[in-house]
Amino acid sequence: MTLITDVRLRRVLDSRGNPTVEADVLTESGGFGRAAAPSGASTGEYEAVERPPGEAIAAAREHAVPRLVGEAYAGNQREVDALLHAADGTDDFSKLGANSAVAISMAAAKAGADVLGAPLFQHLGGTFRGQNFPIPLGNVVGGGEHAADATDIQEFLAAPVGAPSVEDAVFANAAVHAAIADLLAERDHPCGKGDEGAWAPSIDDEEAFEIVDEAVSAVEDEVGFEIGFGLDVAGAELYDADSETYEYSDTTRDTDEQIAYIADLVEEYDLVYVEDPLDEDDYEAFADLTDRVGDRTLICGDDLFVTNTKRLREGIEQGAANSILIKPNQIGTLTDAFDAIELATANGYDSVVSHRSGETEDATIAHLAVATDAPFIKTGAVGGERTAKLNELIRIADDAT
Ligand SMILES: O=C(O)[C@@H](CO)OP(=O)(O)O
Ligand SMILES: [Mg+2]
Repeated sequence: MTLITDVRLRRVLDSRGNPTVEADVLTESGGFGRAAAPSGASTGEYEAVERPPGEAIAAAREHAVPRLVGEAYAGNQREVDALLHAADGTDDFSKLGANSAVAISMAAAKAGADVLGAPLFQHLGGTFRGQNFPIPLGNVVGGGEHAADATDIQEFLAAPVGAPSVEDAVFANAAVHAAIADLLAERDHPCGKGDEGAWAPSIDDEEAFEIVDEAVSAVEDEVGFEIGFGLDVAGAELYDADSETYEYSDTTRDTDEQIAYIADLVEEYDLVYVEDPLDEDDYEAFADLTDRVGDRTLICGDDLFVTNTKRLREGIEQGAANSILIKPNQIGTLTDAFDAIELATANGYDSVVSHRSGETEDATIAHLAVATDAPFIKTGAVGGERTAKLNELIRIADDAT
């Protein structure tokens, strides 16, 4: 029933206005799945390779589509993804492009679910999934690679850890985003938004901490449940390998100072989450920081692990971080993303399923998070390509997908 009869690929727009790859997978019994690849700006050095969409589409048409059509079953995700790897033949998808691979992988999963008549999360995770929902981490203020002339720290993330439901959590993050607009206006910092919809004021990190802290407390009082906040430092973007220092607009920190700075921030603001506080090559510094504050907060590896089980294994051995960011396009297939989550869970690492700064309306990651019982999802707070995932979570909770 799920035998793949056609794979169609095209260029569509992403949220930055850049082209990206969209795939349709059709099956023998009329099953249909469509998915599109997201795209990063602060990409990790060890990510699978994204090729220019036109080239990635041509490569996939030549090498992958013939292996799938009439040969593979959309309902068998491991088989589809193994064929994508075989068609590529490299260890980083540099021949097909991870953008073509991930679009086909996710579209096949949707086609498989369509034939079964099951919601995607259930096809991927089984019938016992759909009871637990991830806590959404919502980007409310940011800069780094996502906005010019804004904060050094890439993302300040609202984290409604005490929300009674995913719907309450999603609305709480939007309320924090709105409260921050008011505080910025009061302080005379009118500003636009960065790539992920977060406010991108021209202020220093210290002032951003004050504002986010105030907004989170105000909304917490309003809604009556606990809201914390966290960061994506995107440390690799601040790190200068020649001088071995972290370069901020107003100061420079060596690795020990960076560790101490982050540990102080965790203490001062009771941060519930800190992603990529250090450079992507520095497992040792990650282990040191995790040792200091890992009992109180999540230290998450994004550029450090790039959703790659080999790099995660190294981190587990060294005690580097205690959670992993999961981005299917960093590794190229849903199977690889699943394997990373399973390895993380088996070793007590929390998974945070994540969007990219360049996104589409595709909501696969909402289903992936529910299917794997991931405790967190990071997918923005506002903006159509972000709310596509947040609203899908609300629909899943309402049994309406
Ligand atoms: O660093 C990150 O975590 C992501 C998403 O927020 O950004 P990008 O997609 O630009 O890598
Ligand atoms: Mg990151």
